[in-house]
Amino acid sequence: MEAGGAGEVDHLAGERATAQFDVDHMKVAWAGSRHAVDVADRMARLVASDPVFRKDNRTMLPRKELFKDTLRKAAHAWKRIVELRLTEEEANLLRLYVDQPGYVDLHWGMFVPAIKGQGTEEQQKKWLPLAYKFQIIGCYAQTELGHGSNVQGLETTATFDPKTDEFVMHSPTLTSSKWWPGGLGKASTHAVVYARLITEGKDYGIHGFIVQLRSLEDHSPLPGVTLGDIGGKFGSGAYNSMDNGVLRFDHVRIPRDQMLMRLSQVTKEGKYVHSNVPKQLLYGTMVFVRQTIVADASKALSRATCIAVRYSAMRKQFGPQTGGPETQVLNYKTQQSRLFPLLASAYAFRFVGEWLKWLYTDVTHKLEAKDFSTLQEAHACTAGLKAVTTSATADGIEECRKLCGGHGYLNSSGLPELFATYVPACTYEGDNVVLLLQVARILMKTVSQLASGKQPVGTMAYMGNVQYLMQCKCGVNTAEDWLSPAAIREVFEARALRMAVNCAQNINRAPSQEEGLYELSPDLLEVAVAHIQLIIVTKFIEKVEQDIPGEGVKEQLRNLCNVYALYLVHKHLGDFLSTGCMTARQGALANQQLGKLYAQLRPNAVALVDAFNYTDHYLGSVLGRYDGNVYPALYDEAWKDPLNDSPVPDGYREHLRPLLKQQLKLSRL
Ligand SMILES: CCCCCCCC/C=C\CCCCCCCCCCCCCCCC(=O)SCCNC(=O)CCNC(=O)[C@H](O)C(C)(C)COP(=O)(O)OP(=O)(O)OC[C@H]1O[C@@H](n2cnc3c(N)ncnc32)[C@H](O)[C@@H]1OP(=O)(O)O
Ligand SMILES: Cc1cc2nc3c(=O)[nH]c(=O)nc-3n(C[C@H](O)[C@H](O)[C@H](O)COP(=O)(O)OP(=O)(O)OC[C@H]3O[C@@H](n4cnc5c(N)ncnc54)[C@H](O)[C@@H]3O)c2cc1C
Repeated sequence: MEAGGAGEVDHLAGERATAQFDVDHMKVAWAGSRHAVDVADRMARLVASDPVFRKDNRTMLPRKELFKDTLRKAAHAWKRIVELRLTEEEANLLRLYVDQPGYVDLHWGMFVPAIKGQGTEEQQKKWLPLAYKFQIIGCYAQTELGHGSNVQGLETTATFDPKTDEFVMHSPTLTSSKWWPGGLGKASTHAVVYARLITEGKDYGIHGFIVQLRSLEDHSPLPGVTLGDIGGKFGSGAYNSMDNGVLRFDHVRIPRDQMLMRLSQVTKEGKYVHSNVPKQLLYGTMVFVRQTIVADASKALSRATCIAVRYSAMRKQFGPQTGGPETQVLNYKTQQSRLFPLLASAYAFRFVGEWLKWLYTDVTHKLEAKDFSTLQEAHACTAGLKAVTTSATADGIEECRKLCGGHGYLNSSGLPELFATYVPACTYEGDNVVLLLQVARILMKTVSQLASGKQPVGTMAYMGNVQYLMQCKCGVNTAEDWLSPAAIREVFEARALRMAVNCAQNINRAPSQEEGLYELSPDLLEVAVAHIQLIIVTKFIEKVEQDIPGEGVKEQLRNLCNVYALYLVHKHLGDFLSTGCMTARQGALANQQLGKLYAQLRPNAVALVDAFNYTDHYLGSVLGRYDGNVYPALYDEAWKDPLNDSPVPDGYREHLRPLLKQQLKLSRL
């Protein structure tokens, strides 16, 4: 798929020959189905072969050019989608492989879902066809200069005026300026704006409104609307292709029917009516996007590990004392112990993401049938998994950069830009700490209900087994015993439950529940992480228990699952020991087994990243090339830097020459 032209050499062929499994079948296990592999393959090639989607010069473009390049790519992508009549699945993959954040992400990812989830049928009929055909471009304007995490603290107002049957949108303070929404700065014509609904003199809290921002004739801001981009962001290239924006309203009037009225309504007379549904449905768009972010985490981490594994397999440093060839850095045990858990995490996040998508679809069907019983489970899982997977992915990309030594620091390695583009995922769609505290609160509530005999359900069902899990002893006696899924599952369940119960007891000792939650919030974060890691481990185990075709594929996945779980045991040993879930000796045995698993993984490492099936275009890294022919590529890439346009740099005459001449004169004195 990659280089492969006549006369080209596969420098990693030796690595590929040692694989002990059928890579083609692993591609299917990774993608989810043969169909998914084929579609992804087609879309990846479509993008890679189209010069408009070139991205190798992206980090060198000034911001204005980068933004224009994004507009060009989005328009071209849309043209191809229409011309080729691509399905939604294909269009989504096309966007993935184009690999450039832009307004379309928010248009499709948040504006459209907000109207679908919170608009009435009539509103959907009116707005969705316009959005589907890009006759309007929308964004999601929630966060303000003064408040992002605290949604209930937003200040923008939407005051109903019964005389004209309109809402008056207003930004009463500087801190009420909308600040951050992607696509708002330059591209959007419309926004779903979250504002405090005020009618009959009463503040009914945050609601969504569709507001036109720019003229559909010449794109200029409408009267009373102040709009702009909020400025350059972290890293070169990266998220700077996105026009995150600022928006202020000066008494802008919109018709009453542009309030999203599925959950609550305002009548012509100004009466507020709330439908008999939980008010948290207002947060539904965020739940949807958090779920997609979990799926995307595995893509970003697999990309970074693909680069680091391939490069580590071709890179050599030092050699045996006795002479002979130098050692591939991938053979160093330290390199393996840093890299293989990340590779295993990429697979773990892929499968938990797949499961979360199923959960989300299931909850959506239940909500449609007015069954709200699983809303809390959906919130806890999407928030918690979003937080744990994005933090681990961002840290993992940075670790992969370090694993590639000095060359990893070059833009041409692809890793700096990948990190800079990815790291805001720890903040957007809910700061990870804020989200974990949400999970912890739900866990505390569940613990407090155990005494009353209320049986927890879904991913918290294990907490119902409290009598056993609070006192069970880990039965591991040998390193091999750690290969038992039951043993792994039990220690993760016991750790999560014991941490939650300990924390709940400490909170109960505080003067008030609120004070307890406040004082113990650092511990609560760890409780939430333990619970979410249990979910990821469990879903990986369940995946491996399924029927998985292909020679050796199941064995490799089992190996990766064990690496993921035992790496977490090793990393969080303090939790496992302090809660008495296992002994120090059992901890040492886990680490011993982990070392054996790394050795088994080693001959399969390159093939395991090949199974991601990424094109060189998508990877965007000279270090991660499929053929492993890194050095000529690195050398060639350097000469493309604009600084090398001329042998003598701009500025020589003004700043270097006088300096050098002056030094010459001084030395003659
Ligand atoms: C250039 C080339 C392109 C090519 C183009 C090709 C063409 C394209 C074709 C197709 C493309 C397809 C594209 C798809 C793209 C998809 C990708 C999308 C990418 C998106 C990128 C993301 C950008 C980021 C966007 C944002 O950041 S938006 C803003 C997000 N903001 C937040 O997340 C704020 C976080 N804060 C909160 O959520 C809340 O304030 C809080 C912290 C939860 C607190 O809530 P609250 O104040 O209400 O109080 P609590 O008391 O804490 O809660 C009350 C009860 O409510 C429960 N609760 C809370 N939240 C929820 C919830 N979400 N659901 C359910 N229940 C909830 C809580 O548990 C409490 O319950 P109780 O029982 O205790 O009362
Ligand atoms: C690249 C990017 C794109 C974005 N796109 C959009 C968009 O399209 N639309 C949109 O509406 N918004 C968007 N946002 C905004 C984003 O959703 C918010 O930045 C995010 O929700 C975090 O809120 P904040 O900035 O207010 O952080 P803050 O809440 O101010 O966080 C600051 C610090 O305070 C801590 N903190 C806050 N509350 C608590 C608490 N209760 N307990 C303990 N610690 C706490 C946090 O952990 C953090 O360390 C985007 C942001 C970024 C970076």
